[in-house]
Amino acid sequence: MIRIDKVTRRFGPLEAVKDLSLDIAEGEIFGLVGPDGAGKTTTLRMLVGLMDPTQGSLSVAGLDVGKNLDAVKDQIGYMAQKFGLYGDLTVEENMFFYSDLFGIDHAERDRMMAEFLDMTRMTPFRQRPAAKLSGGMKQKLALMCTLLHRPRVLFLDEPTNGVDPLSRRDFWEILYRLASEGMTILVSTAYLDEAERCSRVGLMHKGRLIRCDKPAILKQQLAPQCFRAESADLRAARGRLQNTPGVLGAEPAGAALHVYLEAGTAAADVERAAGDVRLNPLDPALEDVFIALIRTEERHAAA
Ligand SMILES: Nc1ncnc2c1ncn2[C@@H]1O[C@H](COP(=O)(O)OP(=O)(O)OP(=O)(O)O)[C@@H](O)[C@H]1O
Repeated sequence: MIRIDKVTRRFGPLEAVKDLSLDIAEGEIFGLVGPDGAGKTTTLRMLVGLMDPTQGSLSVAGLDVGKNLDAVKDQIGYMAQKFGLYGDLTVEENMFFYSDLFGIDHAERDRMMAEFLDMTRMTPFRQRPAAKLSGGMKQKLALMCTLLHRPRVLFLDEPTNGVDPLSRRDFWEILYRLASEGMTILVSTAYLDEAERCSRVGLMHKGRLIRCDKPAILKQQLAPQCFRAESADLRAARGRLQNTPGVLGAEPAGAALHVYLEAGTAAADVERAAGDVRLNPLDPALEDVFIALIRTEERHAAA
């Protein structure tokens, strides 16, 4: 449903997206993650036709975005980071506005509005001005407006940024439901707990896709490099570990210290070199995986 073929996007000398290729199947929830400036928004903007690639091609629902933009627009919904809601209009007035924009007839509009308001549990708030909604409700309203023309493919740019954890969970329940009905969803997120919920995750760093797989596989691949440190003095051990060859990073994780080793580095060698520290194998979260992968990239770039 989504195909990105060797796409590069430059802004002057900056390569915001570098030689990116990606295929996403119908019904997938694909998560694009990466630090600020990694190129996620630029990728989404090219997919929805707001920006042309410098090189390469993109297609959505089998249609080339560069050649068939109008037809592509009929198939997609795009929820940008700053989606345009009208604060002084109520929930339903915002929905009226967007359905008029899409040219949806009123009977169909009313049917869909009832369905979406029910799905998002927003029916009690339909008369509330958008400006008076909580962050999570605003995002649900933006999603409903995006869904009004029944897109087959949904592009969401950090849709839950700044939203509280319960509302984020609520929002994701809606995404699951949409995907189970066959919608294809590409979502960028800074929250790695959300990335865990995706069918596949792509990690972007400085414009490049450095890994792309199912969360469980990424964790399995990186597990041999991830450890939890034990020491009489964790803080001092962290300082020593950071200067030990083969260590990519030693990062606090709550009260614990997580240590990431270069591929092929033996934990016993690091324990010996750092002194007064024991490295226990860690069942990594995606966050551990991504720290390890990004530190590896940074090492390669510095070398
Ligand atoms: N219109 C533009 N003109 C110049 N540089 C741009 C433009 N848009 C993006 N960039 C640059 O391209 C790089 C990638 O930006 P992009 O917004 O795609 O990253 P991102 O991963 O979405 O990060 P964020 O979460 O902060 O939006 C950044 O260095 C950014 O400054």
